[in-house]
Amino acid sequence: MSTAAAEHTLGRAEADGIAARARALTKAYGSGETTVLALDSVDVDIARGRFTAVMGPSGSGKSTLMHCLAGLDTVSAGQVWLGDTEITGLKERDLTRLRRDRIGFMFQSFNLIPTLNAAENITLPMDIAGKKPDEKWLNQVIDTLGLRDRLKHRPSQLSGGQQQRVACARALVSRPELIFADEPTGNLDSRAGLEVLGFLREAVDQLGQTVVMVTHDPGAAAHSDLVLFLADGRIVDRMERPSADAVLERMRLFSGGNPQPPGSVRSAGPTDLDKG
Ligand SMILES: Nc1ncnc2c1ncn2[C@@H]1O[C@H](COP(=O)(O)OP(=O)(O)OP(=O)(O)O)[C@@H](O)[C@H]1O
Repeated sequence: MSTAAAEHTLGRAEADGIAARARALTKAYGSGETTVLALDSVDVDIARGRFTAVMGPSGSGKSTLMHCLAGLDTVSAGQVWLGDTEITGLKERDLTRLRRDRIGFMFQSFNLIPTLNAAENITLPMDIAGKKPDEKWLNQVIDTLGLRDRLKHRPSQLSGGQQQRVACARALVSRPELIFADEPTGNLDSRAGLEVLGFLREAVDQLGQTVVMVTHDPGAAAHSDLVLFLADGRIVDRMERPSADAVLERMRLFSGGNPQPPGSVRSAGPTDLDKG
């Protein structure tokens, strides 16, 4: 795309309320006969202020898509924008800053610092960036997530659900343009998982955040506004206002396997995303 054309697209992206956009996004691992095409010319728009779930069979490219959209991984071809910034081609140092300042991350394994209490974990990314959190927003996030009476606790003194709520608050605290959540309920029992999904929903509905969540669980995907289905590195379908049963039914078409039944929020497998 020419620079002028790219700018035109970007102007529209902003006007359309697109938080992230990929065009002809292709990612290949390896070379020669062992090449794996993890993403095969994917076009996707992530709408601002919405909760998008990404589903698909194991190996379909979900984590790779998230890595490439979040600037955690380089692309083989194609373009990715975060808001009006084209991130493909940015230098690692600029990518690091962009991730720190504009993206929030939640992982299956929480990734909290064990020696810091909840309050310190929540503000850590901003402390590292040398920025002061907006106190009003911080308080709103803490209250929305019900963490007020847990702020002095270390992660080991918190339940799994509470730890993930701290991770959610940490992702929200800088009011990022986009939150990526990779199997955020994967290590939680169903009650705690439902709670975290409810908070992500509230982050979108009440705090105006944008969330993209990778999940294997149709019950978790049912909390989103839109499900994107990946198969063999391509987006093969999408579903607005999903129900768990409808997602499960759709997954059966693509996986040929046994996706988790709705309501089971425990992950089927490990994730390789824990490198943010
Ligand atoms: N670092 C890597 N080196 C080589 N191949 C890779 C690498 N990362 C991913 N792949 C391959 O790319 C394809 C897509 O992987 P990806 O992890 O994105 O799938 P996924 O849908 O997230 O899978 P899962 O649900 O099992 O986490 C798979 O075939 C995988 O084996």
